[in-house]
Amino acid sequence: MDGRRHSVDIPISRTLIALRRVRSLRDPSTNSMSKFSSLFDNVKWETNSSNGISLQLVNGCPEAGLEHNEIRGPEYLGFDERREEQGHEFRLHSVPETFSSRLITCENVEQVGKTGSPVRAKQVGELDDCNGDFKDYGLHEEEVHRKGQLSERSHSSFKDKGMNLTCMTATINSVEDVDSCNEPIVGSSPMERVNHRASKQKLQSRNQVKLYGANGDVASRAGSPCPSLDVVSNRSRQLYGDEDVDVVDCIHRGCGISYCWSKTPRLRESNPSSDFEDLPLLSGDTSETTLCGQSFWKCINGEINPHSDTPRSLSQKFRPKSFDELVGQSVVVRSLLSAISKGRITSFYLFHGPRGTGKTSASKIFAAALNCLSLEEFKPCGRCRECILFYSGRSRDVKEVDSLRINRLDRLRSLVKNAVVPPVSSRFKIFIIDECQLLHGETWATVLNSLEKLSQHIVFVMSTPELDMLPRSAVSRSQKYHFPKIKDSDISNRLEKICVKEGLDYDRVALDFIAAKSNGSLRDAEMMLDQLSLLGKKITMSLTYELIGTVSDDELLDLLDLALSCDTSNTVIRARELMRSKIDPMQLISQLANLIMDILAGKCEEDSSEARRKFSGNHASEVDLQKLSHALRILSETEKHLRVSKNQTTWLTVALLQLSSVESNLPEVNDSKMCLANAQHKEGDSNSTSATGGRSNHSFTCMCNGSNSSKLGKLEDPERRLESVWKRATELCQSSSLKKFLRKQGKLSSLCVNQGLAIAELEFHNPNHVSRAEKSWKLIASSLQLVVGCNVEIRINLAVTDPVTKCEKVRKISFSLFSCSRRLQLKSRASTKSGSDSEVSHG
Ligand SMILES: Nc1ncnc2c1ncn2[C@@H]1O[C@H](COP(=O)(O)OP(=O)(O)OP(=O)(O)O)[C@@H](O)[C@H]1O
Ligand SMILES: [Zn+2]
Repeated sequence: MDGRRHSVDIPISRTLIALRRVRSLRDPSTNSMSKFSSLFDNVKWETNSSNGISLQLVNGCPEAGLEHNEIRGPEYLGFDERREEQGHEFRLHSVPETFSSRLITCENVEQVGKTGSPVRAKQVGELDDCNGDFKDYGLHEEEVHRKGQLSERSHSSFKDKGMNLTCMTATINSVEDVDSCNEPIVGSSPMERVNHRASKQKLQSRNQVKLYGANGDVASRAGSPCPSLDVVSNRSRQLYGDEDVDVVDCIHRGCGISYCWSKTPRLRESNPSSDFEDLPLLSGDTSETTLCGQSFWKCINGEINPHSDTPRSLSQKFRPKSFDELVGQSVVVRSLLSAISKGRITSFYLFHGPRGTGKTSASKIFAAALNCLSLEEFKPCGRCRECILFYSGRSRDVKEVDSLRINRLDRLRSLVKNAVVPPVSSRFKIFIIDECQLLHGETWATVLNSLEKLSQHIVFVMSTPELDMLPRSAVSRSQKYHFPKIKDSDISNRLEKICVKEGLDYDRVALDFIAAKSNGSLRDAEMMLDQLSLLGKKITMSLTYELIGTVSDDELLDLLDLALSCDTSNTVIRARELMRSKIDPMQLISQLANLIMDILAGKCEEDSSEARRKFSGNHASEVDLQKLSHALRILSETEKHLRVSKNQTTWLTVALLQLSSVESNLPEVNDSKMCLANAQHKEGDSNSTSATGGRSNHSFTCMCNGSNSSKLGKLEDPERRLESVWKRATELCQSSSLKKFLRKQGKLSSLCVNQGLAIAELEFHNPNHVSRAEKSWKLIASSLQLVVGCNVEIRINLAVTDPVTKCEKVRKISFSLFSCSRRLQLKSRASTKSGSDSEVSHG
């Protein structure tokens, strides 16, 4: 070690300033370093002699576990801490005054956090001549950029003296960084790339200051378990063999941060004292978030340098860091925790589900939990050594892999090589691959092949919103965890908590509305809240409507009321007004359609606003419901038209004026009786439903009263009519898989409407399909009733082909349902034998 200690010929005070600057680039959550650097803040310098300095801790430094107040440093610039009974003694060593020397050494700094778990560091900072090029050190671009700024600052501070200052730090962690050893860093955004290049060029031109790694100071490495460069490279050679040396050297040059957990700030110059607090890394409800909060809002208010690394959005800031912060995914959480506690860890986990539901967050939490050293059941603890390493982004055994980059063969090879090597210090080596649907076929093949060969200590945690895009072989080899959409109520509760933490005023209804608009994605909801928080002091409904470009329920109900009540001129005035100032026609039509569907489904009767309940009460009659159902059809047709129209406002207004007419393609239900049946399917089933009346082969029976007989012209081909009804009904199914299934496997074989009740018979050719349809009967029935506009009873039949006659016949199965247009009820019928279901229940 001594061989690498050199002198620094700069005034110590300047060195300290430089150190403090560098220190400020550190993630505050890595308390270890912060505590160490608190020494500098509490130190009083006296430079009595040319080669000796004495230091005093002004108020002691309890955070660093120190009681002893004096630091002496005669020999070289560095720290040597000895724990003694009375306290600690730090020696600050000055160096012989040789200009060429360049070393700041910090060794054996042991810190004891409040938790009592010591974090040991043995670090060597090294000064070196430099060419200002970071690429060899595997820095992430963002870091490089910051280093660029830093080194410029350092450079300007010291250039008059012509000195070289280098602070050695950390390496990189993620697999892609392996590659950055060999080539310039490619940033994710063009802007970052430009910045990177600019800073690189400046550095090259000056050719003066070189920073290794991410954090650039002595103190930054305190707390890191990573050995010094030399030690590591020696070890690397032993570990990996010669052919890997270049790669490994790059990987293990120090212990850098390749990514920062949740992209939360790494520095808080504005609030240095917060660095010294020995807070657990998992925030729970308190500390970290609050601290982050301060700097976040200060940044927004312009109090903080905008270049400082504050969280850039509420969703970054509130990214869950432990399983209990993960909202609405309790099944996943229970299952993962149980796997950990039982030690049943497999090598490939696949998290899938809609966007913004917590897959990436859960991958990280799971990774932390896998390596957490706590003996408690609930992990990660956020306090143990492994957790601290992980949350500060310094774990060398957890690697985030960019799925696009890993498609490149050389990078893929690096990954596989890396995976073969056992974990450095942790129980598991974990590769987190987000958006794994972007992996190419060959990449999958390589990863899956190597999965079998890998040791038990390797875990891949991949996530994707598109499970269908993954190869079957991958899906079937993984443990799959589905992340469902998050419930609106969970979302609005979470938003409420965020508002409270951020000190935002809010109307609960506005939060509910945001939740409803975010389609089960908590991230979407948080983003919306984020934007709203910039608009005004209070999150209100009107602000939300304005931001989202929707109209309020009141306005919507008012417009619908006008349209249904034939108030032509007011309908036109109101519609234009809304479309001019608030909302575009497509959005308006979708809002109206949703509102009508809610009313028809009876949603507006219970848990809804006063206005909705009132409207629903005023439009409860059968005729009103028919009107609404008819209106829905008109809006649906109009929407298709609007998509290709240039004059959307006009066409929507025209459509609104048609809403009051009860004219419908389907027969009126009042006092009318109509039946569409495909008698083909009744063949050989003479006892089948009398309601269809279909008795003769290939004949259709339609029974209608006089007023509707005029429509019979349209019924010339009932099969086509049935198809059309079925098509429209399936279109209304919200679940796309159900829609697909019904279209492909199901058929509407008859439809009979009588006195406000329609009986629809559905037909499937496979018992499994029948049972699937039975499971979704509610959805099918409500879609049908939206199309038909009256109560619907559905019967689900199994069609079988007679082996003798080769004719299809319907075998009735024991399933009959009765559903109302407003309230669906299941009237389960005990095993109805073929033909015994001829009576229609009008319950
Ligand atoms: N279940 C959840 N609990 C708490 N916060 C969540 C949850 N889901 C999403 N969030 C919020 O949304 C942000 C993004 O979440 P995350 O990246 O984990 O979602 P994702 O499902 O991986 O999304 P994508 O599929 O787009 O990658 C988080 O930072 C967090 O603020
Ligand atoms: Zn832990």
